[in-house]
Amino acid sequence: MQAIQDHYPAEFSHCYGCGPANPHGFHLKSYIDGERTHARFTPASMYSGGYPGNVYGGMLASLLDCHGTASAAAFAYRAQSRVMGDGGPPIRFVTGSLKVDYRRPTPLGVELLIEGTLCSLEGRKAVIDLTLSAGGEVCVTGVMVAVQFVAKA
Ligand SMILES: CCCCCCCCCCCCCC(=O)SCCNC(=O)CCNC(=O)[C@H](O)C(C)(C)COP(=O)(O)OP(=O)(O)OC[C@H]1O[C@@H](n2cnc3c(N)ncnc32)[C@H](O)[C@@H]1OP(=O)(O)O
Repeated sequence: MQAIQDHYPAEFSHCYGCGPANPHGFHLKSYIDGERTHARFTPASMYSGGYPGNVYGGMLASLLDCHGTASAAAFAYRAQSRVMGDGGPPIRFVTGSLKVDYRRPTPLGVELLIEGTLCSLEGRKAVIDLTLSAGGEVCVTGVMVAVQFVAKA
């Protein structure tokens, strides 16, 4: 199954968090399944937070960031009854705003599950609710306003 990011055009595939063409990045892979999107990621031990055994908050925010924009794209394709990679003009979103709530420490060394649901989609603006869980416990929640990217002429 191809990830949402695998459909990003080559010129937009360099994102540090999720760009397939960035050799140094995280290569986050997001998928849509029904009304929800999901991605899984296990941060390496170098992404430690301030105290041992927990993940650095910036890493957690970047996982929500990349998963949120991918989710917005997937939901927008669906709303237009389109399929990613259909040869039509690509629909891509950038982060306008991202609110992150760190609800409990996120353990290092376990696979994290990042999920997204569509809250609203109007015009170029998508609002995505995000959660990040470890071992079935929600550690981080977020709300993203993603704005559809329009190339300037
Ligand atoms: C950078 C190029 C990348 C492109 C490819 C991406 C591929 C993906 C790669 C993976 C990426 C990974 C993730 C990353 O790292 S993405 C990288 C981090 N994000 C950026 O660099 C984005 C920088 N900002 C901008 O480019 C512009 O400000 C944008 C495009 C966001 C809007 O400026 P623009 O002039 O185009 O739009 P508009 O002003 O007509 O507004 C349109 C609508 O949006 C609403 N709104 C706007 N801002 C906000 C806000 N902060 N909060 C709430 N709402 C906001 C606004 O009210 C309006 O709504 P409405 O009044 O109609 O209801």
